[in-house]
Amino acid sequence: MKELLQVYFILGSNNTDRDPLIVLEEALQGGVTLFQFREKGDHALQADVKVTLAQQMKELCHRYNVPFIVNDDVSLALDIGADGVHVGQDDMSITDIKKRCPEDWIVGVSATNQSEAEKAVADGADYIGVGPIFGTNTKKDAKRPIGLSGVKQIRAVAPSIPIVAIGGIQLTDVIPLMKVGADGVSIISAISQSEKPMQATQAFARHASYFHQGM
Ligand SMILES: Cc1ncsc1CCOP(=O)(O)O
Ligand SMILES: C=C1C=NC(C)=NC1=N
Repeated sequence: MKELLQVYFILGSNNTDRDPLIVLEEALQGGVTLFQFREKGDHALQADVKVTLAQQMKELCHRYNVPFIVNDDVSLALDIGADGVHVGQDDMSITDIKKRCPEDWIVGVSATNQSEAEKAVADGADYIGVGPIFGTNTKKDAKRPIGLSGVKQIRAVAPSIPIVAIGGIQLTDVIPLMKVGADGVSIISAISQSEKPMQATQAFARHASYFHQGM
């Protein structure tokens, strides 16, 4: 699981002005290790348009042997045969999800402090998305940034669970984040708003794998 978290790209149709399927394919060509479909916020797609895009993105990910995760919408994830879900603290509980979903599903949860991280471990989450690390405009209701020290504190109480850092992350943040305990980084705008998503992803992949070689 930890190696899957190295370059965890997240995209929804409102994170780019381009065709999201083209942006996704360019990022996949650049070496995305895990993908999450997150259709939220202004102008988010609904109903069957959202389902169709999700299905197309899933097929694209599977062509590149990358697992496809759905944010929040557990029934959509079940309906289209996703590889897992990512839920927030106030979404459906991990235990309920684990009861309803395939045994091999990846179930991730957000954590912004030590107690949320401890709860996620106790509930059996497969990974935790820790942040927001830095300020971000991508998520309207993002909480106060926790910085590198926030990751360090969470790693201190959750020594073995896979951790992906998220929130305002740029290329130069990768190695410092991995040094304080993150297993990878989750990115939206640094890739989705890039003029060259493939090259941007390649750079993230190089930094993340460089750290692993260095270990
Ligand atoms: C979904 C989410 N959760 C915490 S911050 C965030 C948005 C991250 O987007 P970006 O990488 O563009 O800052
Ligand atoms: C809020 C989030 C936190 N972490 C991850 C990986 N995805 C999210 N949607």
